[in-house]
Amino acid sequence: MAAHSPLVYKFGGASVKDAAAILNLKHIVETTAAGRPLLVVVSAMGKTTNALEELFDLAHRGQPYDAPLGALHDFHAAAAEALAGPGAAPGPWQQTLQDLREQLADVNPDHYDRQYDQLVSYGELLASQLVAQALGAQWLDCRPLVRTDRTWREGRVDWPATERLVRAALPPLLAQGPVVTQGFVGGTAGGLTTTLGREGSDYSAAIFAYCLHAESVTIWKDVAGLLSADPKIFPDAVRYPEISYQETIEMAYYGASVIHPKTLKPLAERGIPLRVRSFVDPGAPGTLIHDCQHPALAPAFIRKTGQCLLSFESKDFAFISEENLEVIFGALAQARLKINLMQNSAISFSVCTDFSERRVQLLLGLLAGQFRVHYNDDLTLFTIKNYDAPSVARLTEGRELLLEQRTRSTFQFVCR
Ligand SMILES: Nc1ncnc2c1ncn2[C@@H]1O[C@H](COP(=O)(O)OP(=O)(O)O)[C@@H](O)[C@H]1O
Ligand SMILES: N[C@@H](CC(=O)OP(=O)(O)O)C(=O)O
Repeated sequence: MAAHSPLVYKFGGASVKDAAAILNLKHIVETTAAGRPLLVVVSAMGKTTNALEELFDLAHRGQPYDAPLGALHDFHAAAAEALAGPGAAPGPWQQTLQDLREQLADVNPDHYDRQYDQLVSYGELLASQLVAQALGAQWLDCRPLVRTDRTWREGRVDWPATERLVRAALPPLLAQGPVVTQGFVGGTAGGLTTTLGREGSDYSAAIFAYCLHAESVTIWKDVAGLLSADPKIFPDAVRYPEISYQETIEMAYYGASVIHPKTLKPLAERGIPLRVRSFVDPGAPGTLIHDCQHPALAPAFIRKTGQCLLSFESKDFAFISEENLEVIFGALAQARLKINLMQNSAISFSVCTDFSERRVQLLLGLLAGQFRVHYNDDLTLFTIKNYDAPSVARLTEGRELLLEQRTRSTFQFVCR
């Protein structure tokens, strides 16, 4: 690895949730990356993306939104004032908020997803401006660099274009000092903003790291590292000191929300290590994710809520055939419903997906002519990786299992 390969640090919503958190970020940068070329990728402050989703939804429905917009302004103003002191010169975030105000006023009833991206991306713009100012670092608008197609709300990255653009723009800036940019956000060739999917800032960090051949990526979290489960649900979760890309990809895919599932592939492709470290205890070792062999890990528990179990039966009681499956998969793709688990019997096919009322209704419309479709929502999908008898007993006890599946290493079930 070349001595001048940059480090990429990603700070999520919790690590930039207010002025004190941003000062803690500054301390981490100054004590752990001094003198190193450093790209800082930040998410929106705290729950700002949720607030922007609600704001956009109100504007799209033609409802008043002055109060939540005022709250968003006051929240960022309070952080800016605490960082810069009262009476400080206006920061660039104020113009950004004015731009948001104008764009909200222009929202029209068409093209929900496209307009969503133009508006909901403001959280990262605002946060990155405050963080750049606090660090005295360069601010970079990532939208002209992270090139995606026009798949709104889940932009697909154009890797060759992004690599070319990032490699042309970033190294001269990094040579001058730290650079702060946005996670979660990209842009089309035509200059429109896209987003990469909720919680997609980890993925942004990986995109930049891939393009820059970074030395490593560190994602700073409110937990000690990658644990065997979400400690908020399983307080006895243990930290994995070291884990392979493959194990981590599977955990993220099954729903371990600590890492966005798309993050690992670009890093694994270029052999770039990913560290998960605690912004509460920056000196602690955290977790190192890289290309390694390790002994069997403690069973990992993963819970994915908001699930929907759909079952399809052909109306003429015909067996579920390849032709039927082709139609069902085509409709699922068209409705943009992702399959988390699937199973078939002779005349019925079941899939577990993330629930979205709008998408499920679209699916029903597409398939109602050919299939009898039933669904249950408000379900939970549990996965145990590296399961054993005690871990299965612990999780299944007292639960009504609607669907269950196991491979040699993974046990999954859907329940109410
Ligand atoms: N296996 C796991 N290991 C560690 N944390 C986990 C795991 N699964 C879920 N989490 C949750 O992920 C949270 C951190 O991720 P997230 O909230 O997305 O961070 P941020 O938005 O600040 O980047 C933790 O607070 C924890 O509750
Ligand atoms: N702010 C975006 C993107 C993101 O990744 O956030 P976080 O790093 O806080 O999960 C979201 O909430 O979806």
